[in-house]
Amino acid sequence: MKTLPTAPTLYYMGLMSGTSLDGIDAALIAITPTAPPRLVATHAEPMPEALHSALLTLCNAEQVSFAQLALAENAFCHLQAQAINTLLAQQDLSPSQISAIGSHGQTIEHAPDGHSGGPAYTLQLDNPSLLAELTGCTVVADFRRRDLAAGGQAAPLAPAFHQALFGRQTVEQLILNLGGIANVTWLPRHADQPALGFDTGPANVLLDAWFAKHYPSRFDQNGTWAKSGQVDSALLVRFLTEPFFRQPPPRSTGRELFHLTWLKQHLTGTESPEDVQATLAELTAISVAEGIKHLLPDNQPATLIACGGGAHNAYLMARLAHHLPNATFTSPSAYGWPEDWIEAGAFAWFAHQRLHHLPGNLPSVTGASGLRVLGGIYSR
Ligand SMILES: Nc1ncnc2c1ncn2[C@@H]1O[C@H](COP(=O)(O)OP(=O)(O)OP(=O)(O)O)[C@@H](O)[C@H]1O
Ligand SMILES: CC(=O)N[C@H]1[C@@H]2OC[C@@H](O2)[C@@H](O)[C@@H]1O[C@H](C)C(=O)O
Repeated sequence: MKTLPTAPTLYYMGLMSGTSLDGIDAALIAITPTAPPRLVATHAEPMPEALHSALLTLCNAEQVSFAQLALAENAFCHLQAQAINTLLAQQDLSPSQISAIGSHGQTIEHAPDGHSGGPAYTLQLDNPSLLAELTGCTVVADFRRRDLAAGGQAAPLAPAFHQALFGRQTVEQLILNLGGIANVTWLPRHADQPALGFDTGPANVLLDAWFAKHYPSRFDQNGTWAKSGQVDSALLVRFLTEPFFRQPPPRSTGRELFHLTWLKQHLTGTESPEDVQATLAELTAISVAEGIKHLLPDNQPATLIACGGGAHNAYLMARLAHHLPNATFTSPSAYGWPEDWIEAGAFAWFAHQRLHHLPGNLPSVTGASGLRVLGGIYSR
């Protein structure tokens, strides 16, 4: 068995499966009292087609049975355990060397403002008890609902981790996550100003859905198909009538708003498929750029750290750079964190926060009435 450096270094694993439903990301991180969290190792467990389609069905279902929910949750948990156990084996680590796993679970529905005047809720499928049994590790889970209970949006949570990771620099820093949904964090230079952040709208969720309708794979590699089309400005204007884009922060969203039916509602039926894809890429770029302009009203120079799968989409990144001429784009790899691992790393860090009774949320981001310790502990 590998010998890890002894205390005060603590090791955590984080599990994230986001709105793209592309797989489960597992990150092993190291935490010391004196340095930002360090990424040690990673493993991505692809989502098998059957589970992908079961989860997709649940996300947009009008009606589901308890059995459907419970079985999908257990299948998801077995995949999480496979991700953790693979990472442990790869690193030659035993479960007892890991302080805890932070498990995000799979968001099935997110209604932070309630539906039709009803109470707010956010629902993540997760079975931390089973995960503790299958891995032999302590599991921390259910990170979002305490923030929601305190009047917050329960999302985005990553800005608190961005602050721990990137700290305050001499320039304004923006961290952009381009997952299924896009979210942005603003870290001001001055420590007396709170960090801000919110979801800007779709990143890849609509691009993926439209692509998969026309091609037998899950996403438009490098945005090649989008690039082959023309932006349809009338369609873009129709997309931008969506009230979410004008909602002031705190705000968060998900698949329950941005799905194929939402997209089809705006089509006249005369658009070519590649023009729709180009227009969806433009929608992502413009809604992100508008969100960022809200954070930087004077268009002042800022460093933009781009993360998430969309950071690999060359066409999308070119459109973003076009709409944000004053931003200097950079990669989180410069900090030792490749773009695909920030979110999984974040949930490892949230587990550490929980075990040490430290807050995980930023009320300036989520709108919660105060700092809260997030999540519950399932001991090994
Ligand atoms: N080379 C690439 N070219 C184009 N798009 C890509 C590429 N690589 C990844 N993507 C996009 O990134 C998506 C996955 O991103 P990511 O894993 O960050 O999402 P997520 O974590 O599921 O979402 P969220 O942050 O909303 O929870 C894919 O579905 C795809 O759309
Ligand atoms: C409810 C939910 O799962 N939201 C996700 C989703 O994916 C991106 C964006 O929408 C963000 O709000 C959030 O995830 C990240 C990890 C967050 O909470 O910061």
